[in-house]
Amino acid sequence: MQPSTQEQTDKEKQLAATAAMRWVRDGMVIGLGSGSTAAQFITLLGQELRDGKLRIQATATSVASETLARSFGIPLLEPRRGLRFDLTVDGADELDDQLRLIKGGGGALLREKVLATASDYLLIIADSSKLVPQLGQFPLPLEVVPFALPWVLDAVDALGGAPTVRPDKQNNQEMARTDQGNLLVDCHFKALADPEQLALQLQAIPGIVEHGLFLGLASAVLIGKGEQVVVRKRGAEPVNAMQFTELP
Ligand SMILES: O=C(CO)[C@H](O)[C@H](O)COP(=O)(O)O
Repeated sequence: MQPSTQEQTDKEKQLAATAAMRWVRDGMVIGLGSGSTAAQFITLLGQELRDGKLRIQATATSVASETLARSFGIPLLEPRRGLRFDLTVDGADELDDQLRLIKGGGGALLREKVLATASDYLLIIADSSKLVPQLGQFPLPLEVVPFALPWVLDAVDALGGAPTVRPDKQNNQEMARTDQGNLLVDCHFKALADPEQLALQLQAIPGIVEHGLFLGLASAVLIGKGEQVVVRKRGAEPVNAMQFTELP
């Protein structure tokens, strides 16, 4: 019997997360991403740590990832000045061949961007459905201060973003809240002709704490495709992850 699309996607996520373990070195300080692919990576990391094969320290990009990391006894570092990450491993909702990303489908975009920016190496792990010719089919998430919501919606509408406020998963009548207590707005641009220009426009709107465009941040992307995992770097041909040697 052929595996379902969901089974295939899950397998590709698992393969990408497994390949990411090649990037991990003993003693590293690691940023832990959010979402189902990042959770697979945290699980593998936790198992190696439990088996005594690895000593690392980490900070998580969401309460959910922190809880998972804690369940394995991964030592967690609180935010502090000067803290940098040797490596952050995170998922993505969409990515293009220039390693531009849309993130925040799980609502953790703010902390994800903070850690990505504080990292010497951002490794993105994803299944093959995430690689697209043009960003924008996946709704672009914004984290928004509640007071500013009406004006943010007006401003995003004026940019053609057809914004919707994300409902809470458990209770559709309520608005979803981020780990910081802010709201999430999803923008339906459909196709992003100029992500860099859009990022500047969104940054100029008061009340948007962060947007889900991650531009120039990813060092490399690991994509599970079928039985393989390929590494993509900006301006380079994709390489099989097992043969890739430019590890951090
Ligand atoms: O940005 C994110 C959460 O804010 C995730 O990385 C993104 O949603 C991908 O999730 P998944 O690995 O479950 O497909």
